[in-house]
Amino acid sequence: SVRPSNHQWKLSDFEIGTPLGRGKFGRVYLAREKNTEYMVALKMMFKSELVKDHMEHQVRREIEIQTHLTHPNILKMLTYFWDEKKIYLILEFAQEGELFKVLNSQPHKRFDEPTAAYYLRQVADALRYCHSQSVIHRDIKPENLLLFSHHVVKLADFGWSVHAPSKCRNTMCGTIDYLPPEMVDSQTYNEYVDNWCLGVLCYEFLCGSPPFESSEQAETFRKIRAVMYGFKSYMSESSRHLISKLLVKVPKSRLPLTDVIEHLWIKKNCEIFT
Ligand SMILES: O=C(O)Cn1ncc2ncnc(NCCc3cnc(NC(=O)Nc4cccc(Cl)c4)s3)c21
Repeated sequence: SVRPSNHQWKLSDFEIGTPLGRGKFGRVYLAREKNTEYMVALKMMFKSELVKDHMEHQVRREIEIQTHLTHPNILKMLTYFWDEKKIYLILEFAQEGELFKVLNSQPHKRFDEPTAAYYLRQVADALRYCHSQSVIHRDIKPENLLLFSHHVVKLADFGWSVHAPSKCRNTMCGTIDYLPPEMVDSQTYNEYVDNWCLGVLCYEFLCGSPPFESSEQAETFRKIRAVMYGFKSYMSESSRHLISKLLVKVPKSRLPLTDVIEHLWIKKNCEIFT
């Protein structure tokens, strides 16, 4: 039986299943909607924790952004609701889980060039759509990419996304490896931060670790500011070219997303998937 579209969703509409993952602010469970038996991912977060870290406005913005984005490579937020203690996000369920785990389970913790290119093209397409809606994701990294069957990748967790342009307000939690120079120096930035992150992501897909990774945080920031990194011997010429056009200090000089998707390395490596 189909529910009316104005149905007020509540937790009892779902059967909660196995835990899928745990983040800083809450846990994610597999869940099944009772009427349709549709499988979803249910993320629950304690309001008290969000308020304590002043994140409630971010969740509100994420919900506003995510419920208005529709793209085959963006994880759909199906609905959301809350009760006295918690906020619940009902998300599309990614049956192959976090790309981060798949990357780390590879033999040398890295993808071959065709796989890396196929994933990167999908992320670039999702970002191109976000930017067309004036949304900057700001937190592109393997942990925020979810895998579906047939190597379909979707961008998730818009908890850090903002409407462009924006002032760097929040201290970033999690990895600093993906921060672009303009955010390291906490200047204003625009959607080109995502182009930089795409370069870092491409490097990590191909090498198994990000380009500026260092044991000390200060050293990582120094390398990012200086755009100081090296290529591994096994990286193809065309992959080095693409990365070198994204890891550029001047934001507006970074390769536009349309040119990423048309780049020789992407074209050459994706034709086996099309
Ligand atoms: O990835 C996993 O751990 C496990 N996993 N496995 C399969 C699977 N299928 C779907 N979703 C999963 N995980 C949830 C991904 C998210 C999407 N959107 C989010 N938004 C968010 O967390 N917002 C948010 C939270 C706290 C504060 C603030 Cl400011 C914002 S999390 C899945």
